[in-house]
Amino acid sequence: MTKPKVLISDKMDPNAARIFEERGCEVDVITDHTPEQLAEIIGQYDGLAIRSSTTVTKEILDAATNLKVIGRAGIGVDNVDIPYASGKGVVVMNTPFGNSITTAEHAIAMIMALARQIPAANTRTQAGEWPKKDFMGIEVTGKTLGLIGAGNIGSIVASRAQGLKMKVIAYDPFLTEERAIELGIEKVDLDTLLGRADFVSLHTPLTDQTRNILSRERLENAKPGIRIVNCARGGLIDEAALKDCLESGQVAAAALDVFESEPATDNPLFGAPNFICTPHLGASTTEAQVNVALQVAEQISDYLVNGGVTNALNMPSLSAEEAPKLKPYMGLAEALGSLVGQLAHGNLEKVSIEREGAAAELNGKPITGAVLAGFMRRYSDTVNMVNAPYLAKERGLEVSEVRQSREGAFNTLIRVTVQTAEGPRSVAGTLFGNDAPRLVEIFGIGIEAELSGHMLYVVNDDKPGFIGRIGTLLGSHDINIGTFNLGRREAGGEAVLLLSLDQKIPDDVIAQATEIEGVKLVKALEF
Ligand SMILES: NC(=O)C1=CN([C@@H]2O[C@H](COP(=O)(O)OP(=O)(O)OC[C@H]3O[C@@H](n4cnc5c(N)ncnc54)[C@H](O)[C@@H]3O)[C@@H](O)[C@H]2O)C=CC1
Ligand SMILES: O=C(O)C(=O)COP(=O)(O)O
Repeated sequence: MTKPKVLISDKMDPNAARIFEERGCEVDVITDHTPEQLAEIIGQYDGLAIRSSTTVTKEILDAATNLKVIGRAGIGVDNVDIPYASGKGVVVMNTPFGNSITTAEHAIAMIMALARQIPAANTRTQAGEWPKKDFMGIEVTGKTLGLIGAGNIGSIVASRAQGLKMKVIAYDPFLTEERAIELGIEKVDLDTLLGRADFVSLHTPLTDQTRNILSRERLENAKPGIRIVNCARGGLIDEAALKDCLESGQVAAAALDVFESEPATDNPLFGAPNFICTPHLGASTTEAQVNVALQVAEQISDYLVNGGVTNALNMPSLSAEEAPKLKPYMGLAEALGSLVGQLAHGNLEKVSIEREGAAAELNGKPITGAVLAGFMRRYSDTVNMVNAPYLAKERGLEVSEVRQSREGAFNTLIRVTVQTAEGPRSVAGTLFGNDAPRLVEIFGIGIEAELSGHMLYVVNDDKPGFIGRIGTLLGSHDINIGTFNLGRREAGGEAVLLLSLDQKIPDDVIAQATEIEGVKLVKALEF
């Protein structure tokens, strides 16, 4: 088997390359590239490991014809066009905890640097000025710290700030009262926060809702003399307004680690009074970089080698332990979804996925994803488990999941039902010997068949002589039959025939099969 190929396109701890190699991937490290150069080479890679310097745009994704996974060695993924990657079936992962302590510590360092004006004092002291009388700091003890965003990093900042005897308040619409109590912080709205805080520290992702959250109006109406720290993302603050507010003294001081445009080599804030900055160093400690490099390499190689999914932003998780157990189920689920998608006609608006017996105890999300991947193939042949739920949503397909712990005739079963104009239609399958997927029911008729390769589906009246006639027809066209599976509603009633063939059946042979007496439907299927 050829090894999956991974590109590390940003500077990363060497442990990442080592882990990729140990886990069976080929790896290239190319950190110095333009977007055009990246677009030129990305087509050869199955995986891409990035930090914040690589921007994964639509153009890059269009050129990434083999790409299956993007792993962000860090937290923020605003440099990846996730909706477009999802549409292309590319999993996007991050490492949500590896650098959070480090980044929180940077925010605390910024608070202290602002309180005591350390950078300016350092520069002038080393210039030989001894400017003791020019620097009068403030204590942080007893001051109020307002956190905008109290997730992983915000809550670590809260605990460190409490250690410094600061009072912590937070604005975070998703923070529950219980969690706020647990963190010992007061939950407030944004205007209250800006009216009460002595220091504000931002810890939200950059989204449409948070962009420009510290707008000109909010900065101008905040508590006079407020101090602002941003170790989250550029774009959260109106930089031009911050400059004006620093000049007027409305904002006493500001410390930014991140900028609207990076690398920030020429920013309007440079030189503003009481302004300090670092070049996006929030995550830059040895510890954090080892953490995120190891994690991202483990996650990407797990996905490429075993199908395990961890910390994906556009796909349900599937642990490396679960992946082998779920693998045959995913094969079964995808085949059932594909079967029902190929057979049911008309406008299908609802699909229901039932798991019975042992299947009911499994992680259902990947199974649903696999059913949808099979089913959505009726609309697009570039569909996979990542993009199927998005395509289904786009088409307004209603998806429901049902679990039935009790065993029926089979100790494990997946049933997929679609609502058609003629009523519900379902197919069901099980695993033989825990790993061999088998179809066991098709539209109410019991059958036993493997779903693979080229197949022919025939609905006919259960009459003697029919099987001979269809066999003769296929033989006369030199089409070899691999397996032959029969099922019927009752003796003499409606019967189904499912054949696996060694080659694709030509349309004219299908037309001739349709002419055979008693035949109601003939359809070629592909798995
Ligand atoms: N400077 C640096 O090097 C680093 C920067 N970061 C940035 O820090 C951000 C936060 O990281 P984590 O705390 O790990 O993320 P997180 O997801 O744990 O926390 C983010 C918090 O923001 C809150 N939030 C979302 N929308 C909001 C809104 N409209 N208003 C207020 N709060 C809102 C969420 O409810 C959540 O609690 C990342 O998204 C990343 O952009 C992360 C690591 C390093
Ligand atoms: O993890 C994050 O969100 C960061 O911003 C860290 O960025 P970096 O990996 O240092 O380019």
